[in-house]
Amino acid sequence: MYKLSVTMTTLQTESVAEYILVEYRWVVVILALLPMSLLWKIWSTFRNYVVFKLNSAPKMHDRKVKQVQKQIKDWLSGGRKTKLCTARPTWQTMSFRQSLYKKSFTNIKVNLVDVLEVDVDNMTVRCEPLVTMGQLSRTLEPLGLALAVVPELDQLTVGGLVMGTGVETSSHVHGLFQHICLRYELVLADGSVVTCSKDENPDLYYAVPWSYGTLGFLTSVVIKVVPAKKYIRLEYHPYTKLSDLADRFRKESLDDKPHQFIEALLYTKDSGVVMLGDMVDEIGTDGKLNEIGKWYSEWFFVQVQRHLKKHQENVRKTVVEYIPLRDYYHRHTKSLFWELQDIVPFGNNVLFRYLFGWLMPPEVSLLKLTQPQAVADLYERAHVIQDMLVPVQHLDKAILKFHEEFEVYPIWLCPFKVFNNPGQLKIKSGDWQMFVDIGVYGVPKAKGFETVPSTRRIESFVSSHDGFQMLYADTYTTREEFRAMFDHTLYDSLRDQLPYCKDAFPEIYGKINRNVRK
Ligand SMILES: Cc1cc2nc3c(=O)[nH]c(=O)nc-3n(C[C@H](O)[C@H](O)[C@H](O)COP(=O)(O)OP(=O)(O)OC[C@H]3O[C@@H](n4cnc5c(N)ncnc54)[C@H](O)[C@@H]3O)c2cc1C
Ligand SMILES: NC(=O)C1=CN([C@@H]2O[C@H](COP(=O)(O)OP(=O)(O)OC[C@H]3O[C@@H](n4cnc5c(N)ncnc54)[C@H](OP(=O)(O)O)[C@@H]3O)[C@@H](O)[C@H]2O)C=CC1
Ligand SMILES: CC(C)=CCC[C@@H](C)[C@H]1CC[C@H]2C3=C(CC[C@]12C)[C@@]1(C)CC[C@H](O)C[C@@H]1CC3
Repeated sequence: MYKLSVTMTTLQTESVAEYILVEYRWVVVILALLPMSLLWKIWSTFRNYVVFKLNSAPKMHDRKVKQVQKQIKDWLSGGRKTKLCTARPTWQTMSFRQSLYKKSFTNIKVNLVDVLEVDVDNMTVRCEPLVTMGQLSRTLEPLGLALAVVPELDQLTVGGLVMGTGVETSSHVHGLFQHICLRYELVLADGSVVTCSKDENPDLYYAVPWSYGTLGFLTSVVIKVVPAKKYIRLEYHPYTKLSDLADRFRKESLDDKPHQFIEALLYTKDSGVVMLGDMVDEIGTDGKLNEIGKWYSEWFFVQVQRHLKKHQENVRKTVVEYIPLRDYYHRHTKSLFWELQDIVPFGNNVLFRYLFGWLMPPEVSLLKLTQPQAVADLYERAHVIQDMLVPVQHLDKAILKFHEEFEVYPIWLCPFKVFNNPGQLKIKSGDWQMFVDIGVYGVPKAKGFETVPSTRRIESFVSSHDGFQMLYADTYTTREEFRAMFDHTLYDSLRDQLPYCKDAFPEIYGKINRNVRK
């Protein structure tokens, strides 16, 4: 366990009050946040079920879009005095930070929360931007369908994933979340409603992903779905040498007929487990059923680590398990990857799991809302939450660099394809290029770690290796460095063309840089 308390003793600057707030945060979590999270889940599940069954949402959609248009027209007639952003409170979002611009910009209410239509003939689902991944998978699952890419934390919204980005272990086949989105409907800064796709307003369609709400307000999205099966047959392949692990990871990701799901967890610089998954309807004879979604089951990353240990003890090498599909999609939700071990250190204890496991995890938004300043400060000084996206050929080198600067484990590795489309993500050549998301969440142990200089060195490494940074996390790049990382050609020309766009929205950098996110 990589606990924050380690840092508390090493950084001698904290007060006793800070120490108590951090060490005993679990008291608040268990007594207040878990019951509140439960009530919220019951209410939203019930509400979503009723709305969808009554099929009232599609009829309401146009009226709700008109309400968005009206707010923009009011802003236009009021003299365009401030810039615009969505009214979604910053504590509800998945970014670790509070967005300061929400206080000074005009907040546009985009309360569009419904799944509108599942089209089984065309294998698409149309939904509104505040639909969450949990809500969507609950709707699709009984129909035998799933999104082609299911970013794994339940609370992630369609709007946030389109305007930012989304990645999952099927992304080496389907690409990022943006690549499975077929059509967007937006309200622009002149109050007009437009739709865009590859064939209709293609410039807008390609510039929307990664634009962070700086081109218009998203009001609906048509997303590709795929047939779903009951289980994931998951192979665990442990490795004790980085180069072997990286070679296998690359080989599997670039295979002509790859497994449907690929992921790796690194537990040290040299050891980790590559996981290869495929959807199946029956449990085979080569492995056992493992219902990792049951309330009493151990955190997934701990289970995976056990496979590595067994391998290191020469007990066994490759293992196969059958995991119910939704349990698989959820595998990192219960422990928020491995972040929850810092907040509820005994969360994986067997007694706790049997008594309270069904309540886990607390809602991220509630954790954010109730986070004391001292905890925020401590996370700032002694915690890393970053996802860096680098071409897969640089994987080994990148891990060594991350080890030198952060030394945070486990590390999440997820391959994904970037297609050679117009827009902010540019690749060197070919129709597509394979990347890897290197996810680092935890307390850095590297000697000399200092948040800003260390992160800046990583950012510069990523940029110089043709990579990108995920922008829900803190970015310390300057505007120039940021514009060198992301291609702004199409984006800039659209902002010049779209009426009032520059009056209404800042540049992307104006919404994601550290000065506007505290
Ligand atoms: C401040 C706030 C505002 C919110 N606003 C809205 C809102 O406007 N509209 C709204 O609908 N919700 C809203 N929510 C709901 C919230 O995001 C729910 O947590 C969300 O619906 C996720 O589902 P869940 O937590 O109920 O998932 P769980 O209870 O964990 O899961 C429900 C079921 O869905 C399945 N499931 C969940 N995720 C997946 C997945 N990725 N793949 C496959 N199966 C999966 C699970 O197996 C389970 O059976 C809000 C929450 C907060 C805290
Ligand atoms: N597995 C994964 O892929 C994971 C992804 N993430 C990241 O989390 C973020 C998503 O979190 P979430 O809480 O859902 O989103 P947020 O509310 O944080 O929104 C992210 C951005 O999208 C903009 N946006 C959202 N909805 C709309 C809309 N309807 N119209 C215009 N702009 C909109 C927001 O604008 P505004 O500021 O105006 O509100 C904001 O700039 C993404 O950035 C994603 O990359 C995080 C964890 C895992
Ligand atoms: C898979 C990808 C691409 C990213 C996963 C990111 C998550 C691990 C983080 C996204 C939001 C983060 C927050 C926290 C932990 C890490 C994330 C879930 C906290 C719960 C940590 C404790 C703080 O007090 C509140 C944080 C809210 C955001």
